[in-house]
Amino acid sequence: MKRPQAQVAVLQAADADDPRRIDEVADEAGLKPETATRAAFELEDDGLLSVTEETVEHYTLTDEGTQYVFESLPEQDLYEAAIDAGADEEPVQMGQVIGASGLEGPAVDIALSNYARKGYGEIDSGEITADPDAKPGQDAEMLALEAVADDQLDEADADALDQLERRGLLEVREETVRSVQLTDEGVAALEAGVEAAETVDQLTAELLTSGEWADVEFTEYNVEADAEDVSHGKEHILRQTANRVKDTLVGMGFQEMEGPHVDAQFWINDCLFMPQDHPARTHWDQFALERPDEIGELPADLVDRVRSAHKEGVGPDGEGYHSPWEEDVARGLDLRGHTTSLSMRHLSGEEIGELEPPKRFFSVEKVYRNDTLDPTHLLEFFQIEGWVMAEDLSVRDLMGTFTEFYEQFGITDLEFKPHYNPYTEPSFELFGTHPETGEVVEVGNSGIFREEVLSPLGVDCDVMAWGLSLERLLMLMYGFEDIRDVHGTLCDLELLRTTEVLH
Ligand SMILES: N[C@@H](Cc1ccccc1)C(=O)O
Repeated sequence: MKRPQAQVAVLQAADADDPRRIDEVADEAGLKPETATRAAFELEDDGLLSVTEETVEHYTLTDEGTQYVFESLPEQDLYEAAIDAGADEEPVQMGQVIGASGLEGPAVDIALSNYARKGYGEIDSGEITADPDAKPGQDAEMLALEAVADDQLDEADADALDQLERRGLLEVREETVRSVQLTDEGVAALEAGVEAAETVDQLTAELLTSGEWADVEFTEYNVEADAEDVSHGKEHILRQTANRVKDTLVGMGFQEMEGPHVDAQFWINDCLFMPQDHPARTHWDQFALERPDEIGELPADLVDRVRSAHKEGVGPDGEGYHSPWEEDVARGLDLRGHTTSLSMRHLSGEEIGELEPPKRFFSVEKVYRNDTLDPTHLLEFFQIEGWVMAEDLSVRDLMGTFTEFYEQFGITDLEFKPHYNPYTEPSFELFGTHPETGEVVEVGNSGIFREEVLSPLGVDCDVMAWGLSLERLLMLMYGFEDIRDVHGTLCDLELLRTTEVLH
């Protein structure tokens, strides 16, 4: 019988009595592991070979785990100090024992939580006792750590290994190991004699130019064969979602706005009827530019109208803020803290000329805020800005637009909460439910621009507007719990490589 060469080599290397690991067989047959695996599956299909799979776990110690193997577990140190202090006879002040143990920083908490869990003693109202019968010298987790370090896995206790993984002292990697064994049919085939057929598994330039490709026999594809993982470059999931958001909004009839990342406070704050002494305008919240420190041009008429809105208010019953308004402050340059600056530029006619209702505009652009970093905050994020200009708009229009927009991303449980913005009335915050934690997460802010904003801009119909967070949308879509895993310097490359992208 004639068979492709790789199959013949695998058949000859395989054994009838015992399973052999495919990587050994490949080695002996002089084949790449993936070629041998492919050949093995083909032989299995033809009944000549059986392929079995098992999952093998590989354990490696983390840096912290390695440190404990050389030293000791923090709870062992604590126990030793507790015994030295006489805590096996009567409760001792915890501070005293911790001081004597030499434990510092996070090791203290680690020691305390494991101490109690392992029954080394009790910790109560600042006092510690030690159980004289505890045997920290035979700590199952320490023994398991040592077993892993010495590569003596069969001596390690399974529960202790689990616990070490949970404590972050150990990492477990699973590998699928395949083994092959000749079937009776395989043995018979070998006895009857198998010869290597000249099959070709790669179409080369030579085959094509010589015309030989027409005569050779090609190896069949096996799409189930193992192949090496290749992590190739691809579009970042946040960028992919940003593009999807843009497509969705264009599909809903919106046009895209563009504009500067660094802008005058005038466009970022003053046009929005944010008083110059508003707390959000301080350096605690936004980043200011030192050089250059002010914008070259501002439209003089608009500056006058905005000043007047701030000082005297708008309309016969209007009330301004009665607080100082300085053009110098308005000229100051900041990294925009929201893209509502783009909405102001567009609505004023400054960016693309006067607009007639109805109009819909959006942007999906970066904004910058001096926030404290945490799982839901970065110093910069993408805002999905948008507004609709029309004769008569109501809160229903606003809610309807959000419902329609978020539905396209599978989010159907939006909640609205009344809110306050200096520039919109009424205003609403939007919330969604995190699919993993069940927590209610704020996803955006919105409202209907008030007269004090629209009148200076020269807009005399209604405008409803919003700023939504692209990152929060992503968290709800994918269940990400920490935005720092997704972008920024701490991002989790493995997560980004393996997340299945939604379309
Ligand atoms: N600028 C607001 C969002 C918003 C835009 C327009 C109107 C209302 C709210 C924010 O960043 O939170």
